[in-house]
Amino acid sequence: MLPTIDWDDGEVVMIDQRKLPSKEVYVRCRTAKDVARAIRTMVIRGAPAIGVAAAMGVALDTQLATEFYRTCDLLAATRPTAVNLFWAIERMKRVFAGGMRVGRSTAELQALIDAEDVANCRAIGRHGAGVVPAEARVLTHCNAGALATGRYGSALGVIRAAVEAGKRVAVYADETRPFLQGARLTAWELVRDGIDTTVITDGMAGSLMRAGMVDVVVVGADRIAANGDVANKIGTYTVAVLAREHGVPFYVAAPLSTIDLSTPDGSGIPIEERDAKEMTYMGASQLVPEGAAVWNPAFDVTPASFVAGIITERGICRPPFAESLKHVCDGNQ
Ligand SMILES: CSC[C@@H](O)[C@@H](O)C(=O)COP(=O)(O)O
Repeated sequence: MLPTIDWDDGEVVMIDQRKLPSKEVYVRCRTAKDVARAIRTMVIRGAPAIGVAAAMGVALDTQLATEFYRTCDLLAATRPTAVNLFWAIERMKRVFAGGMRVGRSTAELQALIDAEDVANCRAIGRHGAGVVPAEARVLTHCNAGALATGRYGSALGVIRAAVEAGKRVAVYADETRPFLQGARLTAWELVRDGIDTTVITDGMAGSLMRAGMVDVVVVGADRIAANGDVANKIGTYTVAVLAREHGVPFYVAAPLSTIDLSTPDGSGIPIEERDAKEMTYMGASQLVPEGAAVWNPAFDVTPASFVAGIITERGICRPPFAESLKHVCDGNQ
């Protein structure tokens, strides 16, 4: 399993996901401010990983109790869509409000969140492997892998578990414009694991499905509303519509910390808009002429009606999601 983020000598160390796959370099964070910058600039990304990073950021600065809430606000302001960020910060706040000693107990809770994330992804994998046929071509979008979680991955956890169960799995990874999480990160992870991987541009998914070359779609999520609407990386909705048109089941794999029962449906999910430069430049090369306007939402919402199932650590939720999500969040299997 990949070490996406870890402690080293009292500092938080994370692999720099902006540099993969060409360079494997690590960023060291000494303060919560460093962690906040790392989240904002996508050194670390992916909903569960952002949550783990935020928890570590809080734990870094908690020697100073007076700074606690300011640190939480700083980290909460980094990225608006992934609800795992706010979930992790709220957990840290509860520990603090409970009067436990700040430095030690928040550090312990952070370790717990990290360990839970790995266990949850393994459980998601176990439940999700059942939706992958014995010989399967799986399409995924963005990166919901080890890099996006503590270590094992949600959507890629399903793929890993299917492979570990002896299934013959070939993966199509959408390149995922503009940050290229699929081409750079998903392909990097899967190739390292020896899993058959083919990268396609986002615009190729339709032709691939029409040619009958996709058996199942599995993606991750940044926030799932109470009715089962799913916010995930921009382009996910397009994949879901294509999957529906071609009769391909579309699954979402996510831990319970991604489910937001306080948001009734997808219209209430805040969608982050990122810097136009992510689209207009590729490194130093300008791709879009000056004067052209750019719209760069980082996420879209896939209506629940397109989703065959939501794979969680407690099992697979099926429609109607308003009932099944509540049921699973209430602690029922
Ligand atoms: C297990 S990660 C699930 C999602 O966070 C992932 O699919 C995604 O959309 C990540 O977006 P990113 O902008 O790279 O943070």
